[in-house]
Amino acid sequence: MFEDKFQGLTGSNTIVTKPVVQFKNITKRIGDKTIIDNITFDINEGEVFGFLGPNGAGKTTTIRMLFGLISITEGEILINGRNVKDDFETAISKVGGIIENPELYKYLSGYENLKQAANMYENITKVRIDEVIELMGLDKRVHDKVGTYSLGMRQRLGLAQALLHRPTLIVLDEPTNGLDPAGIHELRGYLRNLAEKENIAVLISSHQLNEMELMCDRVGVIQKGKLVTIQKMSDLLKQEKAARVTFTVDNVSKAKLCLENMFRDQETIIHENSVEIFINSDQFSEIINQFVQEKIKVLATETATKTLEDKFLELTGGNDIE
Ligand SMILES: Nc1ncnc2c1ncn2[C@@H]1O[C@H](COP(=O)(O)OP(=O)(O)OP(=O)(O)O)[C@@H](O)[C@H]1O
Repeated sequence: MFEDKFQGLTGSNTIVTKPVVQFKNITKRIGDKTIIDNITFDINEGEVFGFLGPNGAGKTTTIRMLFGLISITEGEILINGRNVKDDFETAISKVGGIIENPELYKYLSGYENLKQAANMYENITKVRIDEVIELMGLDKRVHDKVGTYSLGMRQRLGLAQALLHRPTLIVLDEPTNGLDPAGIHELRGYLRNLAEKENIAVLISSHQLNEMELMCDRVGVIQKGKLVTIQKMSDLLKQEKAARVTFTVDNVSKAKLCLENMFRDQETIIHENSVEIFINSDQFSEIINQFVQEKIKVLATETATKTLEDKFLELTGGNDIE
């Protein structure tokens, strides 16, 4: 694992990330309807990637193509460099996933469920079973019947099953459905742990941006079958600090000039007694200082912060399905 992680180190000390799954110009048409329209993105090892979009955007369809459950109309999906279309068995052999609810036998214990699942593969040792139990924090209740488990525990048992054969990619479709905030928080911890300890790539689909915020390194936003944007979660959160600020001042034209000199790419809007600009909230004091230096009197300020939810609605053009 260690060697793998660093095999991408180049002479110039830059770590080259290794893609585990590559979606290359994927299109899906059913009849004359284009459901997925030319989407391209990679997910790297050790990364939790969020596939985010409103209901009907095309998340499940994309995942179903990845699992070979439906055909790909155009483009290709590579898993560890193997093409899902013509090398399916090898490509899929290193993928674990939960598409709907995990399949579990309620009247058996967690451990017995894991043993059943292990029988579907060759060479899964008791040591590996114990490892996945520990990874998913199931030690204390693993010998209790699954019927007595909370939804969060059932999710974790499902994940433990999916991990038995040491996949390099784990795919979870709407894993937080029905979980309470504490359950989501817990799941997040386990997924992060997985990405970091086992260097696994994790693909999570969701229509809940706030849940993605807690779990993902990057998000790809899909809307009506098109990939609208891919962003690092940290960048998206930075933008959350962006705010539209209105300064009521004694000299509007001087204030406008001052703002235009400070932020050349940013449009300044003038009102009768005020100027308005879109900035990062941490630039606020910089502006006040500049106004003071230029002897512009600030009589009042008003800030409208953009929330992450606003950002999502802006990216997807609202939650409407066609
Ligand atoms: N077999 C099919 N025939 C026709 N249209 C389909 C078919 N399967 C899916 N669609 C349409 O494709 C679009 C994408 O559906 P998909 O289930 O992939 O969306 P989703 O993002 O997973 O949404 P949700 O969050 O509701 O599961 C929807 O408009 C859906 O009606």
